[in-house]
Amino acid sequence: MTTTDYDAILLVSFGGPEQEADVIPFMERVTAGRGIPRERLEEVSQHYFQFGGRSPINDQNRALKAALETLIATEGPDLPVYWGNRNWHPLLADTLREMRDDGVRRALCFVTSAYSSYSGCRQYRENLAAARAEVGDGAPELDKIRVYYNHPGFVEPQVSIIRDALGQLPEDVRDDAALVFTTHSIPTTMSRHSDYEVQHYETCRLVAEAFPGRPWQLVYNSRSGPAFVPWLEPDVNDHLEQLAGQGTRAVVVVPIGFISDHMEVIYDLDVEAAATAGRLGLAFARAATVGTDDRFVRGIRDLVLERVAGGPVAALGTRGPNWDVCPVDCCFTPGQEARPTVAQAASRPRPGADRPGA
Ligand SMILES: CC1=C(CCC(=O)O)c2cc3nc(cc4[nH]c(cc5[nH]c(cc1n2)c(C)c5CCC(=O)O)c(CCC(=O)O)c4C)C(CCC(=O)O)=C3C
Ligand SMILES: [Fe+2]
Repeated sequence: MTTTDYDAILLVSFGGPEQEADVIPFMERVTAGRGIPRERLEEVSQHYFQFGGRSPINDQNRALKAALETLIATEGPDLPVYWGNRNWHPLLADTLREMRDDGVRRALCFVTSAYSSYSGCRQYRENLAAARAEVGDGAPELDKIRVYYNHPGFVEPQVSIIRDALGQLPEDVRDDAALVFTTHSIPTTMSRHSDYEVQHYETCRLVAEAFPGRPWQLVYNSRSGPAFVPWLEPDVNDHLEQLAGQGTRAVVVVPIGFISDHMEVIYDLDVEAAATAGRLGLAFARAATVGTDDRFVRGIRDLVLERVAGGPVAALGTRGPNWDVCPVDCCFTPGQEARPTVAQAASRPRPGADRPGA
């Protein structure tokens, strides 16, 4: 595959409201057909209203797009970068229309989710297929960059980020601070049909290796859905309670599941989990997300080069690079509606079979 196979990069993200009037339509769009109780919708809307109705996620994606553009302007590859969202403007179909009008025929998508799950992989691929169908004739072909939970550009910056957070803790408790890695809870059924948990454990393990002897655990935030549906546990707040009960005096909460400080980080962790820690008398520091860290942006460029110019394929740890083309049942729960997707094989290939020499 040569560079000419792709003529654009597409940054694909969740989207968020930017003013008060956006909040309810955004929430309705996110939860449509997802069985989220009305009370949960109202509660989460309040989180947005507390921040003036504006989620930081769109500005964070604007900044990430700009950082990637700046880097590739000097170091290549010479490809334009577009951006579209699942749930708020700019919506994917509008972006694809703009790309078509600019003459883009085939784009490589970078999704702002580092891990596999229906929410983070397949649902985006369904959204992209639906957007292509909406645009119709001339809509660009779309491929997707592999999940990057074990890519050095994502894993390596976490170490110095955690060191910085440790540095914010009072000196007398710093040495026994526990690392609390947290990610978005998802229904256990959704988890069983993807590598979500095992990928997270691998990332946490790789990062924690740089802190020998320091206790760590993977926990979950932002549980939703009806109470009778099991979601991944323990919740970050319950875990803090448990740690305090065991005599832990300080924590660094690491939002390992997220790449930017969006609402589920600044509310569920910086407001809620920080308040829990305060109540328990635990010293609390929240580690940054990778955001526009130069090492992460360079990692994105490397992931692009891997596909457009035969660049080296990097993966830390024991699991190897994930697939470039998803198998037919990737992140699919048997029984769920099978919607069209992009970036998926026509039949289930052997994992890794799309890689030369695999
Ligand atoms: C795995 C995962 C990621 C990480 C991967 C990725 O980044 O995609 C993620 C990211 C995000 N989730 C976000 C916001 C919301 N997620 C919700 C609901 C849900 N998330 C789920 C999972 C995930 N979500 C699930 C299984 C649900 C239940 C409904 C359903 O099954 O689909 C709801 C509805 C209210 C509620 O149910 O809590 C909201 C408002 C924002 C934007 C924040 C901002 O505005 O700054 C971001 C980046
Ligand atoms: Fe979410």
